[in-house]
Amino acid sequence: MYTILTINPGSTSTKIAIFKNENPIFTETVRHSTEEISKYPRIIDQYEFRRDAILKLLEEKGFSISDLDAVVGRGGLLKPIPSGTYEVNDRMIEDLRMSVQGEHASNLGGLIAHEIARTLKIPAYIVDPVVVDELDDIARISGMPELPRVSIFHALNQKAIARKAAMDLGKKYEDLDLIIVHLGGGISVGAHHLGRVIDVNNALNGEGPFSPERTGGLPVLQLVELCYSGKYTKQEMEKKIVGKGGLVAYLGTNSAQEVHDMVKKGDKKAKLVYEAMAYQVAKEIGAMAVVLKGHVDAIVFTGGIAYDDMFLGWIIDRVKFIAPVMKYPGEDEMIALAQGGLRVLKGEEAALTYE
Ligand SMILES: Nc1ncnc2c1ncn2[C@@H]1O[C@H](COP(=O)(O)OP(=O)(O)OP(=O)(O)O)[C@@H](O)[C@H]1O
Ligand SMILES: CCCC(=O)O
Repeated sequence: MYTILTINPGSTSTKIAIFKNENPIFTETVRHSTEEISKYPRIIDQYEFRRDAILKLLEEKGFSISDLDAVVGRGGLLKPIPSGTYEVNDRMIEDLRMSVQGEHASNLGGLIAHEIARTLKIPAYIVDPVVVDELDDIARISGMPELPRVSIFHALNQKAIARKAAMDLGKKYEDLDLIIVHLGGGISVGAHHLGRVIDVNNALNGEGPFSPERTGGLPVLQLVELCYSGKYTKQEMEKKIVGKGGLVAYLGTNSAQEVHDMVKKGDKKAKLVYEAMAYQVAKEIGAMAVVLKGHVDAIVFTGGIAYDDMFLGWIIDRVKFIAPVMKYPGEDEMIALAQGGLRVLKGEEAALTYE
């Protein structure tokens, strides 16, 4: 029996869980408000704050970390790599610290896992980081050769939910064409063709729908004008696109739940903006249906906002002609992390090496 600590830093929360093999014996989500997070200029600056929150919580709940056999973190913005479980190594630590592909909360997953594991002399792993890259070559062409499209999305949850949906459909993931829609602090819409994510909006760098904290795609020349207007520094512009974009920019909160309540209380602006987010998600689903040449076995919704039936209703109204809809609100990332670590601990799979 293996005891595994899983750590999943998201843009608006840190989720942790302890598993005995595949059985969760403790799970908790620490939510981070916009005010709390915006104190830190860079995500790497949240390292101590999130690590201490995890250790404090485990102590409060009476868990002794000395019982652990491994720590598994959600992987971050590394170089593009194939799907799988990776042992955290020095090269990875360096790339995570240097934000080699940019800033993302999950950069902290590998770093915090490594630190806790190091003190206990046990292994630290990451599984299916956000840079899992299975794009078809045609999807990499952006229109500007210097700026190829890059695969950055909720790979861990999209893969886990796709497999779950396949099981519920009584088929193998590798035999299906699915559109997986992750609705979290960031939003990604992936075209899964026979087990590979052949196209997906880059959910971090300003592609696809806007989300609670991100702008998604923007009018490009207007953006260039704003960058050169002298009003903002580079760092401020980056923050306006990732962190302070989307619902935060229009409505001052990263909580779709709060926005839902504003709409229910009759706030017209909140309704227009929230419905526009659903409209943009629906457009992205349409685009991925075209990627799959109209052959779509199911459209599958997941992530925190998938709990909101009003929001899903707006999307489904526009996309129900494409394929049947399945809903898996929340995420399966914690069990996916534990299973990834467990496969290696049990010797069913060798840990991959990050180079
Ligand atoms: N019942 C609900 N109704 C509406 N929105 C909800 C509900 N429950 C959670 N949410 C929203 O889901 C969003 C967070 O989703 P999630 O927890 O999947 O994101 P995250 O893990 O922080 O970030 P990411 O998924 O991008 O890594 C928040 O905006 C939150 O308000
Ligand atoms: C970009 C992948 C993960 C996220 O949006 O938080």
